[in-house]
Amino acid sequence: MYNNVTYTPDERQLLDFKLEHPETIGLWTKSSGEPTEVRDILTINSDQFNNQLLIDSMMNFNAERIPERVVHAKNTGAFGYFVVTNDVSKYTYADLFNGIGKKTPLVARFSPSLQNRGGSDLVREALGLAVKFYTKEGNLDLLCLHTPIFSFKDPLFFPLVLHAATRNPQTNLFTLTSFWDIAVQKPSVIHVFFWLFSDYGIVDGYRKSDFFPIHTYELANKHGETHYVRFNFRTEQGFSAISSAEAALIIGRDRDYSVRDLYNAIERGHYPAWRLEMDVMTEHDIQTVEYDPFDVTRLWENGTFTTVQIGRLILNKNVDNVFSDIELTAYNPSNLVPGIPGPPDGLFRGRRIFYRDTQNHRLGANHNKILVNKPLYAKTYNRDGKPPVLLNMRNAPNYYPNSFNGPVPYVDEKRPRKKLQLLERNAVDFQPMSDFYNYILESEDHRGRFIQNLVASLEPVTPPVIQKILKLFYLIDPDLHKRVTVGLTAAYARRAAEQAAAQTTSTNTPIRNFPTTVPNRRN
Ligand code: HEM
Repeated sequence: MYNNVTYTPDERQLLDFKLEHPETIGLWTKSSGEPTEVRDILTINSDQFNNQLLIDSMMNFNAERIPERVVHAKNTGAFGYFVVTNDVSKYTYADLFNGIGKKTPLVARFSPSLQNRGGSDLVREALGLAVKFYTKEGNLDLLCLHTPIFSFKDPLFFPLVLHAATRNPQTNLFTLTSFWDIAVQKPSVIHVFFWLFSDYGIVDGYRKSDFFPIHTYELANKHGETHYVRFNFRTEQGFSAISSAEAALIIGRDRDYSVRDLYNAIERGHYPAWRLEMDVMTEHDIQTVEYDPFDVTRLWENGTFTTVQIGRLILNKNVDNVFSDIELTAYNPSNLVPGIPGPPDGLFRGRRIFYRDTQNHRLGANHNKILVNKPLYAKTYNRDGKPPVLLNMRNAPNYYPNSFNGPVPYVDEKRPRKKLQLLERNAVDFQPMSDFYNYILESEDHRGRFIQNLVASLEPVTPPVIQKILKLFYLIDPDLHKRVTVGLTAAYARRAAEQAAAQTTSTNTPIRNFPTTVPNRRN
C-alpha cells in the first residue's frame, strides 16, 4: 500500500535509520552503563524508588534543557566546507583564504533573531547565519544578518533595543508599540526596519537569502599592508522572498518551513551554496571617502570600492544531532585568525566581550571544549571549571612563563603595527533611509508593498509613538509620510467599521462542552 509513495527526507529520517541498521544498535543501558533488565521497564505495582532505570530516565529528562540564547534562539544548521576560488593574497594572508582550491570544514547555523526556540521562521525580522570555519590557525567565526546594515552603533543599546523588540514583561507578547517606540527614540533603527518591511524582509527559506557580517573588517597581507572590507555571502540559489500573506498561510501549517527546507534540500543532495565576496577599500580610500565607511547603520556608496570574490561556502551534510551539533555551538565574532585583525568600530569592540560572557552563562566557561566548538588545535594555560574539560592539558605546566616547555607564543612579522583609531559620530543621518526609499526600493510596485507592510505594522501602535514616527517619516521623505498617513487613515476607518459591526452582532455562545463522562452501560 505504501510502496509507490515518496516520503520527504524529514519524515523518512527514522525509517532511513532503520534501513541503515537492520539489527538493533545494541543493548539499552542506564547512563552508568549498567544493562537494562527487561523487568525494570515497567514500574507499575513495583517499588519505584528501587528502579534505577526510572530514576535515571526521569532525572535526565528533567535536566534536558539549557538556557536558550537571549537572541537567535531558534535553531537549524548544517556542516559544510569553504573552498577558495580566487587569489586574494594581496588583501589577506589568512591561511583559509589562500590557495585556490583549498577547502576548510565548517558548521553553519541559521536563526531568526527574535523568535524563541519554538517560534516561526517566516517572520519579518533579521535572520542570522553564523559560520564557524575550522582553520589550521584557529576557528574563524563570521556572524551575519540578512540585512546588510545594523540598527545602531553603540553596544550599550543592544539590551535596551532588544527589550523593546522582544516580549513585553506583563503581556508576554511582542508589542508593536514598543517596537516602533524604540525606532522613534533611536532613529538609526528605522533603516533596518525599512529593509525588513520591504521585499527583502521575509525570505523563502534560509537557502534563498544573502547574508552579511556588516562590520568593516580590517585585513592584512603578508607585507603588513591593510585593506578594509565588507564581506557578503551571496546565495547561489537565487534570492527569493515571500509576502506577509503567503508567510501567514505557510505558518498556519508549518512553523518550521525554513528548517524543513534546508534539511530536505541537503538530504536530497541539493547542497545550498553561497559565494563569499568582499567589497574592498584601500587604507587610503577608507580615510578619505566622504561618508563614514565604518558606520554599521549605512551601506557603502557605489563607486567607492571594488568587489572581489574569495570563494564558495557549501553545506553538504545535515547534522546527526541538533542539540550537540547546533544548540551547543558558540559563535563569537571575536574568534578571528591571523591576517584578519577584524573590525575596529565600537560596536564590534562591545561584541568582543558579550558573546564570550553569554556563552559562559549558557554553556559554561569551557564551551570551546565542546566537540562542535573545538578548534583543530588548541593549547592554552586555561584549566579546570565545569565540564567538559577533555584532558585538561593533562600534566603540562599550567603557568606562563615557565622553564618546562609549556606552550609558547610565536612571532608574526606580518601583523600590522598600526591600529586605526576611529572617532564615531552619534548624530542621526536620515540620508540612508531616504536613499532606501528612493533607490533601494527600485520600483513603484515594490514601494507600494513596502508602504502596505509599514501600515499593517503601524496600525496597532498607540499614541504618542504613532505621531512621532509619522514626524520622522516626514523628515525622511514627505512622500513616504503622505502615503503612510493615507494608508493608516484607511486602516483606522476599516477598524472602526469592523468594531461597530461587531457590536451589533450577537455574541457567540458555546454550543457544547468537552465531554468528561461516558454512558454508564451497566444500567
Ligand atoms: C552590540 C551588538 C550586539 C550584541 C550585544 C549581540 C549579542 C548577541 C548575543 C548575546 C547572542 C547570543 C549568543 C549565544 O548565546 O551564543 C547573539 C547571537 C547572534 N548575533 Fe549578535 N549581537 C550584536 C550585534 C550583532 C551584529 C551586528 C550581528 C551581525 C552582523 C549579529 C549577529 C548575530 C548572530 C548571527 C547570532 C546567532 C549566533 C548563533 O547562531 O549562535 N549580532 N548576539
